[in-house]
Amino acid sequence: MELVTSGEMRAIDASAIEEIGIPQEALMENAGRAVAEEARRFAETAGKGADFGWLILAGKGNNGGDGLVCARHLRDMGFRVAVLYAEPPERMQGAAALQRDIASRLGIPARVYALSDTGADAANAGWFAGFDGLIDALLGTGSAGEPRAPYASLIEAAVQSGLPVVAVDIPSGLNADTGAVAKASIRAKVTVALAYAKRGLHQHPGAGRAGEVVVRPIGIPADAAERAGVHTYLLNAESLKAKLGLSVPLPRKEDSHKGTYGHVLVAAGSALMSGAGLLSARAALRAGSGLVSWAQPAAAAPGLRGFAPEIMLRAVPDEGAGEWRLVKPERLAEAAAGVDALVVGPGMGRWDGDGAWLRNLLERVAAPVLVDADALNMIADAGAQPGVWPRREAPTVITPHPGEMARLAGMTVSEAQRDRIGLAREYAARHGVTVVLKGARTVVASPDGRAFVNTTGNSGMATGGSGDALAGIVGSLLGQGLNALEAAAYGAYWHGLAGDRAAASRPQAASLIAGDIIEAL
Ligand SMILES: NC(=O)C1=CN([C@@H]2O[C@H](COP(=O)(O)OP(=O)(O)OC[C@H]3O[C@@H](n4cnc5c(N)ncnc54)[C@H](O)[C@@H]3O)[C@@H](O)[C@H]2O)[C@@H](O)CC1
Ligand SMILES: [K+]
Repeated sequence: MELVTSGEMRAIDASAIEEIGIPQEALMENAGRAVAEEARRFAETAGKGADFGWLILAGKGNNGGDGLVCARHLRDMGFRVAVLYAEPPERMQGAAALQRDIASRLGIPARVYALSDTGADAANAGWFAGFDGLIDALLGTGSAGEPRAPYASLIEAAVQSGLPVVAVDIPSGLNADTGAVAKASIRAKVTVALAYAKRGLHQHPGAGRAGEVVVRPIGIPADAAERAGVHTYLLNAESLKAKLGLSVPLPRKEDSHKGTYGHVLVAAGSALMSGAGLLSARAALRAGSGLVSWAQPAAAAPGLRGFAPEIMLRAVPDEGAGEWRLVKPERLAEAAAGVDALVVGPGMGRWDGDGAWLRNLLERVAAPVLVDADALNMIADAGAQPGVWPRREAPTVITPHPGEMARLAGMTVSEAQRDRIGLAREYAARHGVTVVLKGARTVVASPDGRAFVNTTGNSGMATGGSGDALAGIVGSLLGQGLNALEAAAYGAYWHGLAGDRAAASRPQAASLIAGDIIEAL
């Protein structure tokens, strides 16, 4: 379940080979066979069976070596097989060169890619004629930057051929660490991740190019990543259990009474955006809180009576203004005294000096706090030290979308999206807050360096109010006694799972609304 960078993978490979003594050739043999088995599974689902012709695109490195082992095993399985070397094979070295010689001794047909002297594009040069699928063994974790010639044109020809691709380790052209994709990059139906999934397979746009990601062991000891200090995990039921000791669904305590599941105060919504507060409060109830109070500036509270009978309304003195602007932070802190968690931010609006207001509040509240939406922007714009959080005894969890993360970190959105795992982890460690960086493949990062990449959720959840619901869910879990990372990870996973369930029970056309997510919890 660990996700690794190419650097971490190289260290793990080196340790297995040099310190433990597992022959590199053994790893490559296991890798190639695993890819062949996944390719056979793909061919069978494609209903083509043995008359499926595979063309192995082999680069000059060990990724190419894996491809040659795969070619040999596919042929032994009865498939038609040929090899197309990206570069003259005499450039291969070490384990890859050994596989080149074996393939040649076995008479596996091979050609060397070369742009015809007329420069006609490769697709028309008939390299792929007669084949049903491609094995992408061009570039793996050893590649860096845009694929250079001749890889770039061969990759583009492979894409143009429209043939289905099974990628070895990563689709060529993908940045294994960040998920960024080069102009020339393979779109795979299946990516066979060797030993561990590389981070880039689970961060967009790379995640959208990898197809089905299958992690296959190749003989690296199972605890190698942990021993190498890798603390990045795919977020799913397995890792919630193994890494955080949380089972899905969370067990309900037997001797429960209202107090057992905590009391959450939601300070959210304002005269024009009361819905955000209501959605967060309802989500907290559905997520299992015993009690949920919805704090509102006193003059605005009567207008909200009866919205949700289960939610207690808490009027906070506001000098009659009905706006957060005139609520003193100490008054809201008093309302939060004795609750088990505070959610602050959704639909709160902005006002002059709101950064100092929020910092003052955070310094006074003893309970765990979930900060979302407008409250995040208050910290991002807070005068002298933008993006800096007050140190607190109790945990602070923040749930920024990419735009809010960018403002907090003082960068553009595209910069913030370049390496989401790296940014979330670095920001969490620097500010001592637990970060839930939303977006496709939400990243949860803890100040202690652990990070989880979420696998649940769907694009239909990019709808107003979905974030308010997440804020309520995580706040509820904090109130139920989960620690910051547990609440953030479980909350992100559960929110996405509910969104998937809500989407599944609706016709495609009817788009999701936040209430559907809450009801599906
Ligand atoms: N290191 C090991 O012991 C093992 C490695 N394995 C395989 O080996 C791969 C890593 O192999 P390598 O490190 O040899 O390198 P790769 O095979 O990933 O890269 C191929 C070669 O391309 C060249 N290259 C780098 N960037 C390029 C670019 N932008 N355009 C064109 N060429 C570029 C490099 O010189 C490199 O040798 C893994 O992805 C995995 O598939 C597995 O066989 C398991 C064992
Ligand atoms: K590859």
